[in-house]
Amino acid sequence: MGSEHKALPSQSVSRSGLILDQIRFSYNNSNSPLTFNLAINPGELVAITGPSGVGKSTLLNLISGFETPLAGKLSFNGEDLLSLPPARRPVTTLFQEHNLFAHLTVEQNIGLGLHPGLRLSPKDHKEIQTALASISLEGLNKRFPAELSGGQRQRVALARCLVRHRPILLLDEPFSALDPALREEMLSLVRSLHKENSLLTLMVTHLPSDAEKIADRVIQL
Ligand SMILES: Nc1ncnc2c1ncn2[C@@H]1O[C@H](COP(=O)(O)OP(=O)(O)OP(=O)(O)O)[C@@H](O)[C@H]1O
Repeated sequence: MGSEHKALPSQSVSRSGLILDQIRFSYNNSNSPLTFNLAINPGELVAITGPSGVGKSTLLNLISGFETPLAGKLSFNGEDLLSLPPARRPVTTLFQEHNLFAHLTVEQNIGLGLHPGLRLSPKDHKEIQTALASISLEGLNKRFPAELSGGQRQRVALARCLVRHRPILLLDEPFSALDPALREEMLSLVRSLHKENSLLTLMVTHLPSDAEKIADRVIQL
C-alpha cells in the first residue's frame, strides 16, 4: 500500500480511452492510500500484474464502481465515470469464480446480462444463441452450471459479459483455476473476442506468462 503507480504512457495517449488521474483510495481510511494513474487507449488489451496485495483487484473495483475513491478523476472517452453508479458504467466484469447462478441454465445465466428480470424477447434469445456460438458452446443452453466443466463455466460467464455490449471488459484472474492448456485456450478466446468486439480490456493476472501471451501492454503495479 502507499506506493504510487505511475503508468501514464508518454504523450501518445489522448483523453479518449480510460483515464485514471490521481485516483486515491484507502480501505478503512488507512493513512497510506493507494494512488492510481493510468491511461488505457480505446481497443487496447492491457494486462495488470504485480505482487499479491498490491491493489490489482482494488483497481478493477474502482473502475467498475464497487469502490469509491477518496479523490481523483476517472473518465472514459471524456465522460466522468465517478458520478455513475456501477450499473450505468460502460463496464462489464468477469471474476475468477462465482460468476454463474447455480439454479439457472446456461441460457438464463447469459440472459441475465440482457435483462436482470429474465423477460427475454425472441431477439434476446437470438442474441444468446449468437453468444453461445461465439464461445463454441452451441447446444448447451439448457445445462446447469454444475453440468459444465470449469472452462465451460467461464465461457458462459464471458458470454454474459459480451451480451451486455459494454465497451470496457475487466477480467480479474479469470482463468487462474484452470489447467495450463485450458488457460491458454481461454486466453486466445479472450484475445479474439476483444478484437471482434473492439473492447478496451484490462486483465489482472499474477502470471507474467499469461500477461505476455495476451496483452498489447503489461502494467506492473
Ligand atoms: N475489503 C477490504 N478491506 C480492507 N482491506 C482490504 C479489503 N480488500 C482488500 N484489502 C487490502 O487492500 C490491499 C489490496 O488488495 P487487492 O485485493 O486489491 O490486492 P491484489 O493485488 O488484487 O491481491 P491478490 O493478487 O492477492 O488478489 C491488500 O493489502 C488487501 O489486504
